[in-house]
Amino acid sequence: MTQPLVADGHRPREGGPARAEVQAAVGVLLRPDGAFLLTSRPAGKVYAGYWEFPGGKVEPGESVEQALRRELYEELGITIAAAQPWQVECVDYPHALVRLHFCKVHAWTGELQMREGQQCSWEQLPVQVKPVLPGTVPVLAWFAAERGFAGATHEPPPAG
Ligand SMILES: Nc1nc2c([nH]c(=O)n2[C@H]2C[C@H](O)[C@@H](COP(=O)(O)OP(=O)(O)OP(=O)(O)O)O2)c(=O)[nH]1
Repeated sequence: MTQPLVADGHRPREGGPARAEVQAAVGVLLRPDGAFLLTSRPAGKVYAGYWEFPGGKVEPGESVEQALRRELYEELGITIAAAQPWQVECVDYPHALVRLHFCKVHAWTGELQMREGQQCSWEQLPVQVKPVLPGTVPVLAWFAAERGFAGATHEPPPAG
């Protein structure tokens, strides 16, 4: 199994009790011109103000697709059509060990509404908004590989 991505220089404890994994369903909304939707994390959440793909935790008894459908309706007021499973990534944060299930979404109904006071931006590579959440950075690399994009995908956070 591949090792989790370790966020922010956090040192995972070795030999300690295994941490339970939090499952998250994440939507990569795509427009026909290839632009993808990023949203900022609302105040009050960990990494508030960081940019990510919309989504959230899978609740007990939900499938990834059900969780994604619920989260995108709650956060953005849209009803998605099909969710296409794309990539799975595990990220070890100081606050949690998170398994992210990224799904591509090409069609939805409803106007985008920022129901949690977040901001949104349709982006292309390189991404203009910052800072980008550590667990979101690999997605930009997958886009770069798919699209033959060379160069920095986003602005790295300042050192220190
Ligand atoms: N939505 C989303 N979460 C991400 C991404 N990358 C990444 O590492 N994460 C992490 C951050 C969180 O630890 C976890 C998702 O949880 P969340 O805090 O957004 O979940 P939620 O909306 O259910 O929040 P909550 O209020 O119930 O805590 O996944 C991403 O691109 N999108």
